Amino acid sequence: MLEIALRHAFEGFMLEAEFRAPPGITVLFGRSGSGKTTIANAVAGLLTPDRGRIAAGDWVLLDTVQGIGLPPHRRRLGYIFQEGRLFPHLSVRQNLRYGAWFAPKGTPREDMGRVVEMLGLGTLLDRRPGALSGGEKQRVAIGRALLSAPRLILADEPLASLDEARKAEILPYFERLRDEIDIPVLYVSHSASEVARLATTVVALDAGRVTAQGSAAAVLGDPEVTPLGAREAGALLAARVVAHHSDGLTELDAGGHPLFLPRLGRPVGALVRVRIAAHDVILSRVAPAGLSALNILPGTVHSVRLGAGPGVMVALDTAAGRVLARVTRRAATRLELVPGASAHAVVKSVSIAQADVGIGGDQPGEMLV
Ligand SMILES: Nc1ncnc2c1ncn2[C@@H]1O[C@H](COP(=O)(O)OP(=O)(O)OP(=O)(O)O)[C@@H](O)[C@H]1O
Repeated sequence: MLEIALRHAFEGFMLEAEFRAPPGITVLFGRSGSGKTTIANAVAGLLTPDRGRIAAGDWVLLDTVQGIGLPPHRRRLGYIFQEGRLFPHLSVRQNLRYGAWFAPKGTPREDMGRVVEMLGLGTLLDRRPGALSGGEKQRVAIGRALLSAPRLILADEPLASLDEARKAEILPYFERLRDEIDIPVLYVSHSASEVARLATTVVALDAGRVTAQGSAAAVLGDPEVTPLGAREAGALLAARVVAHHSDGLTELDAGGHPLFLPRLGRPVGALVRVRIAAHDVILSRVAPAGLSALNILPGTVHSVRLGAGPGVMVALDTAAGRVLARVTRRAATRLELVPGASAHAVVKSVSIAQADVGIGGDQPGEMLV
């Protein structure tokens, strides 16, 4: 478990953040200027904070009270940057070996063959970075980071420079990194889809402070925590693939309720996590009939959060998990949506983007703050 406590003042900005990163991918999630890069730089050793401690068990990278501050090259971090930063004059194989070269002698490290297989790099080994697509470069960057025998991987907006198609191509590799490799990953992002797909733990940041931390389902399902604003809010449901139907839809079981989505490339029985954007949810007090929308989840209103404008965020607890719905204040009043009221969430199948469906169940977990 990585434990981080930092305090640092820039002119006009104060970072005061404390959080824990358990195994898996911990996403630092917040809008531009919230302090994500400042934290990443402190972990990397590129910034010495006014006060702070960064440690994983007895391995201490920084402790300003004790006067400990390891230089960047001794921190045993694997980096994955936005632009890959591969060596252009080296082949993919040599770039990967370069990572291994930095691994301290005698430390257990990932096997090159396994990393090449996991990241699908077998056919690319003799190419130079100039002959790789953006997504392929990022796969090599992941491999190079893994092969340096890091104790922590730091991924700073690794998908930010890729278009949607390349992002879709690379996300499954980060899912494998999360599920198959036992190295914690600190991942900086301001993309709700990436958080929904990848995060084991979310640390939500706002103006230099941690506003929430906990499992992805717990943080994304909290109507009080909308790091990117209510427009981008969306809850995460855990579901299992039940069937692929001949009309192009995949049927999921979400807490005993069927959910229909455009066809998913996951086998029957697989656990998936599905992000339902709050603005794609309609609420009805009575069980709707005669609607074209296929997904209807009955539940109980947990809370209604008023926004500054005409919108309100309604949190509905269903058997499938917490669903957030963004509706107008007028609708909330007219429907008498108050805590405890029963309501049905209606979601169009086609509104659930493939990019918002990831592998791995994420049971509604606890908030740590
Ligand atoms: N070297 C510096 N000197 C002064 N102020 C700084 C410095 N670095 C960052 N800041 C300020 O600290 C705040 C947090 O910046 P930071 O880069 O950590 O945010 P971020 O969440 O990573 O944003 P983005 O998503 O845009 O990269 C900003 O207000 C920024 O202007």
